[in-house]
Amino acid sequence: MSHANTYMTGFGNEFATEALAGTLPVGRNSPQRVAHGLYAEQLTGTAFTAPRAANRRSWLYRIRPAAVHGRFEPFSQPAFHSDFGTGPVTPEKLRWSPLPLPQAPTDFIEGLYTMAGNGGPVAGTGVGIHLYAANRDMQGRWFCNADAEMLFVPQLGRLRLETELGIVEIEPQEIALVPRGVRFRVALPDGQARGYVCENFGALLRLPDLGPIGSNGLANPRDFLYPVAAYEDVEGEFELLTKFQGHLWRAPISHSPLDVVGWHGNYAPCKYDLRRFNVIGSISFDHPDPSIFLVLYSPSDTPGTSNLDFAIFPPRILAMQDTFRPAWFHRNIASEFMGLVHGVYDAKAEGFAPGGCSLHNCMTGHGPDAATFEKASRADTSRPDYVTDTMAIMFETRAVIRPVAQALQAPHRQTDYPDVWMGLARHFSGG
Ligand SMILES: O=C(O)Cc1cc(O)ccc1O
Ligand SMILES: [Fe+2]
Repeated sequence: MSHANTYMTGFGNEFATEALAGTLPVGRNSPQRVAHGLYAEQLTGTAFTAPRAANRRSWLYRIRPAAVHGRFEPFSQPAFHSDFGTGPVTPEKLRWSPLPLPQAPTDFIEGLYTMAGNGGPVAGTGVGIHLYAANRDMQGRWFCNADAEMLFVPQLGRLRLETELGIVEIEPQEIALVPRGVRFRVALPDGQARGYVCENFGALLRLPDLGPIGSNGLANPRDFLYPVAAYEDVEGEFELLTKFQGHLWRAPISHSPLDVVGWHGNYAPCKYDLRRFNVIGSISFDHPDPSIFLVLYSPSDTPGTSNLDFAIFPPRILAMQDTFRPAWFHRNIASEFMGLVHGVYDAKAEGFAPGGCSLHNCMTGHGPDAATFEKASRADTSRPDYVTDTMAIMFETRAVIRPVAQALQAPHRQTDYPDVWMGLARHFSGG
């Protein structure tokens, strides 16, 4: 497999790429015999008859079809699952310190740790929210998620995603999307890695409409990068891990499934550098809703109400006058799972560390902690604030985000978190 990181640009574009000249058939998809003795295989990510603007599929030209592997048997990785339960769920405000890095050798799949989620692969809506902490490359194994598209948000160390459609390498402050069904292997160029993964069981993530913002702004389509075709022609005793309906399965495979010599289509992995996000904000007064920070969203059946919103809080200049500039106190219909990739989040003075996370569910009161409130209500708003060195992220969903038992019982949970608001003093001077 080539080691060059070469990318094509443009969110959801129709790409055509071949690692060996003459691989792609011209003007057709499945000729009687494919060039170089390859097999043609279609991979669909939406229904055959999905409207054209939403329709996603790619054609893969490969050494062996994806069907060629041994029998599936259950594979145990109990920390990574989609069982979000049906019992009571606490409305409590929750926060966790970073997931400790592993001591024992742990690859990406072994290092996945489910925190929370809703819906699931049966319902075909909702999300699975996971952390990962790993310290070695996946060796002799590949992974495929039949349940969900995966959004990778590294916080520590680079991830090299070697996929059927090519190589995507990301570092902290970049993200990657791997579509449902694409087989891949995760290598760790820095020897260790930690971050967040959001599985999207619903409609594929897409760029938001911009409304009155106009034709540019937020995440611009041309900043999404897609890999060129790269293949490996390797035989041996390997394994193919698959997540199917919430559980992991393992099948022996005697060749690398990364054997796609060329592909064309619009269903492919991609990456995006969050530092390219064009931040829009208020230049008069008031703190706008965080929908202005939306990078990608997965629509639900109700227009304007997402299955998943992926938002970020990047460096920005706050110029609003006579305004409480950080996030206001609020209770939302949506549920919010936050992470911190870099620096400090401006609504929390301390305790929200890079690699940590928080969960504020539907109608749970939250907002700036007491220290942030005291500082921001006294700040001089005649001058701009330069919010620098920061990158918080949020997975926001329509359905309540249900923390799983291991997350509630985790040693890195900050059980005293709700106390950050208990210092908010009474200031009422009337009556
Ligand atoms: O809770 C949070 O920190 C996220 C958030 C930020 C913001 O600016 C407005 C609302 C909101 O939920
Ligand atoms: Fe919030």
